[in-house]
Amino acid sequence: MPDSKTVVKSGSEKSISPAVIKRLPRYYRYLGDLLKNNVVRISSKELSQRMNVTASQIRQDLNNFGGFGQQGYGYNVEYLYNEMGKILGLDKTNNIIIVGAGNLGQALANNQDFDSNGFKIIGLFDVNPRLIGMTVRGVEVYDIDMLETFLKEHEVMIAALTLPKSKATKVAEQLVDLGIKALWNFAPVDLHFPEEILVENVHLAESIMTLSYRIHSHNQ
Ligand SMILES: NC(=O)c1ccc[n+]([C@@H]2O[C@H](COP(=O)([O-])OP(=O)(O)OC[C@H]3O[C@@H](n4cnc5c(N)ncnc54)[C@H](O)[C@@H]3O)[C@@H](O)[C@H]2O)c1
Repeated sequence: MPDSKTVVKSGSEKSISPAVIKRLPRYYRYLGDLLKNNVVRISSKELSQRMNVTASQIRQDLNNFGGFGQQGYGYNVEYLYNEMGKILGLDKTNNIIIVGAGNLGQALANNQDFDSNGFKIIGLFDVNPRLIGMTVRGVEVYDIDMLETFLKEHEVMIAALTLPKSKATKVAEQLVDLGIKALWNFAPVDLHFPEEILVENVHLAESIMTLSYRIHSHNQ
């Protein structure tokens, strides 16, 4: 996993810091909302006020990808939204599988927002015979033993790990052996792979602990 100082290469071989990359989805969300509200153009100052970041941060962030703004005009919202979508790879369909079809796996599969962003959940996998064969929003739960065959037949970009902590590392290794390059890890475990394997951890418990820290440090 890159740390906050590591730089990664964009498609154009330019180094983009992970901190910038982390901010891009938020730009994309704001631009999407502006577009829905029929806003045609916006200055970096207006955008910065809405987003509560500095205008210079927005300009710097976007300059990493070529700028997009015009002096005296600001940003064309639709153009910037589409370009941001391309940068985030959302103009392509990203097939996802979910491994672990329990509470969280099913909740992810039920989330319609993924579809609109080009993410397509094409299969869930589990070991529990009671879950195998059922469908979640039209997507089938397969026996984990079907994983290898499934991955040979489908192009899968991302595997979400929503299975018990004790099983996550072994299953992640199996997925990587089968060619998966990106893991969206929800299990409370650190996965260690060579850097070409991309791991994005989502840990709600850590987020609420941070909030707890902030509540209590304010009260001291
Ligand atoms: N990251 C977060 O914010 C967050 C939030 C909630 C839960 N979690 C974690 O997500 C995981 C799932 O939580 P849950 O509440 O959905 O649990 P759950 O028990 O409802 O679901 C886990 C599923 O994994 C399946 N499973 C077990 N071994 C497997 C294997 N080898 N291959 C495939 N499937 C297997 C089980 O049969 C079960 O259906 C846990 O590790 C939990 O700690 C993370």
